[in-house]
Amino acid sequence: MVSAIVVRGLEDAGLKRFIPAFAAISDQAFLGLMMSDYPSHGVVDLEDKQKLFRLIKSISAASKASGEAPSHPAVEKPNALIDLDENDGDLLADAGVAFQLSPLSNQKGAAPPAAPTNNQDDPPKIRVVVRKRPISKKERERGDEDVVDVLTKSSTVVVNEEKVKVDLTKYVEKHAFKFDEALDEQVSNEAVYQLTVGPLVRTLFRSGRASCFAYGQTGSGKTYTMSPLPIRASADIFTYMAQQQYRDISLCVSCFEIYGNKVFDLLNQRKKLNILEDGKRKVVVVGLKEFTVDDVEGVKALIEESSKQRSTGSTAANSDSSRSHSIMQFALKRAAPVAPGGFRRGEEPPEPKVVGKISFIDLAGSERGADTFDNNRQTRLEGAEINKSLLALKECIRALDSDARHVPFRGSKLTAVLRDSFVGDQARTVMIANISPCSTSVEHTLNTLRYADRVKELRKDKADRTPGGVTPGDEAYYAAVARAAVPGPEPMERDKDRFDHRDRDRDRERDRGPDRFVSPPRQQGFRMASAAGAVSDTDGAAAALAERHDELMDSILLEEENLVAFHRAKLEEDMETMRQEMALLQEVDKPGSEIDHYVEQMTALLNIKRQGIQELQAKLDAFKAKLREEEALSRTVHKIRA
Ligand SMILES: Nc1ncnc2c1ncn2[C@@H]1O[C@H](COP(=O)(O)OP(=O)(O)OP(=O)(O)O)[C@@H](O)[C@H]1O
Repeated sequence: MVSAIVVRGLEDAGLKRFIPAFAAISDQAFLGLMMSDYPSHGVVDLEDKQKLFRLIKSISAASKASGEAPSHPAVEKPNALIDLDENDGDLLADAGVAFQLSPLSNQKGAAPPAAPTNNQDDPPKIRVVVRKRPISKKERERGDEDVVDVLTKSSTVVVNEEKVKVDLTKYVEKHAFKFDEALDEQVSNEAVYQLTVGPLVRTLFRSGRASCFAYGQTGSGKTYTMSPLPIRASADIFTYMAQQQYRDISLCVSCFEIYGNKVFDLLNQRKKLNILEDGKRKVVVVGLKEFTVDDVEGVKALIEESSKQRSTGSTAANSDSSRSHSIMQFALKRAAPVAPGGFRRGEEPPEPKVVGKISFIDLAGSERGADTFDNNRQTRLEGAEINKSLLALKECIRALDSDARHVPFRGSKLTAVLRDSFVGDQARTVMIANISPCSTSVEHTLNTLRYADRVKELRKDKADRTPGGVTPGDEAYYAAVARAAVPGPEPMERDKDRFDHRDRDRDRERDRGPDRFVSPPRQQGFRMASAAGAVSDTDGAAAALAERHDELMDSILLEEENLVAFHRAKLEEDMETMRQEMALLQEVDKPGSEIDHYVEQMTALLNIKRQGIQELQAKLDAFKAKLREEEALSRTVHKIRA
């Protein structure tokens, strides 16, 4: 029979009604229960399962800490905030033992290394991997050709772009790029895992933060690549967690989507979430729902649920999953051990500590960032936000790689919520750039490769960038072509510690050039201009207007948020004014009330209301003027470029 401590724990966790169901089992059996066992004890509701899971973990932690029989457990706190900054344990250091990962099949043949006991075997801070998807039957049938060669041995991707000379003869221009890994269409998802997220799982157990991004145009294979990764990672995580010393660790899963500049919970009916920064400049996602899981099936179920909720959103007007970033987060939490003797009834249980965190990010289609001129306003605004977030993301990763003191995570909502993935010595990032093989997608493929190349440009280890014996056709040649294809200052010349605004501005300038997420006509315009060695008046005017348009979009996105926040605050003020009016009415109805007082008070309240309306109207008018200006600018740029 379970002990009195367990019974009290069940009571405090709001699970009193299940006490009879556990009466017949021992404490040991109770602590060994898996989530799949819960239904046989009558615990079927998801919330109850979560409570029971937390309770078992807490009792295990408490008894482990005291080395005795179970002491009083901690209970779940409803609506807890995600603490994006808390991360101060070191699980492997605590354990002092090396762990074997689960046996894995690896297409490249390399066995997964055992978990390290010191920091020397840590994966690099940034890894950039390119994956080419196969050409489909449909694409072949409509005349598309595979124009991308992947040289896996030298991790080089070569894009064969067909071009036409002035005399109308055709020729092929080769663009080559070298990355940490270049994966062709034969590479399995398991191999992708081993080369990307697998090593990050160990980082996670070293109280690290990690993130894995899938970048690329719509249809390039981002979701195909990204969706198996959390499932596969969870299998390794549970292998670690099965170790005795990790019995007090639990895996918490959350999933949300950033659409435009709004954040939605993908595990809670797409509820809109607010992002707040507290007094200590910590970013918190308020009200994000988290689920504790204890097996791979649980993770799969949550992934299914989140993709269902994501696609439900896609059927709404103007909504499209390729225009949103979806983020799945795994947080490893250690239940806070309770002092022997437990804590008093009614006392706040200590919060579990976040000791490791990994984010899986399926980014919006990169070409969506170019939806800025020839679409309706909503699409233009969404495009501008995507553009802004992808640029900000690149800046953050580059800052991380160069050990910069300033990481510009405030540049967008995406980077703001991922802030904790970018800071600290233990932060590790993998970017998987997905590309299509098709001739019709060459522009987008080149944009993706240029973006990925910029991400790793500041890498300290520049060995792979040294020109070797360059002969056309060999791999060093391709690497040299790749370098030549990327204009700009030599990476080594940059001062690594000074990623300041000048750096960012210079990057922005370059991003306005051919590598920006531009639609083909616009890019062509730039190309022709630079090939001629000078920018024509028309191109110059279009570029100046496009710049003004960018600024305007930035300020519209910011002001939209401010306007809505102001409106909300005014509404609360109105409600307070209404309460005072009601009180006044009650007062004036009483026998012997002073009408002068009523008149005076009502005049003051009406003034407050009038002032509020005027302020809101002024803000609305200013916002409307910006929208009108943006509309006109966007039409003008579109016409000039057409
Ligand atoms: N490596 C691959 N092997 C086989 N099929 C693939 C591979 N990558 C992608 N595909 C297939 O290509 C199609 C497009 O892939 P996917 O939906 O993952 O693209 P996406 O970039 O996520 O697009 P979206 O932005 O619209 O979500 C899918 O049918 C997918 O099954």
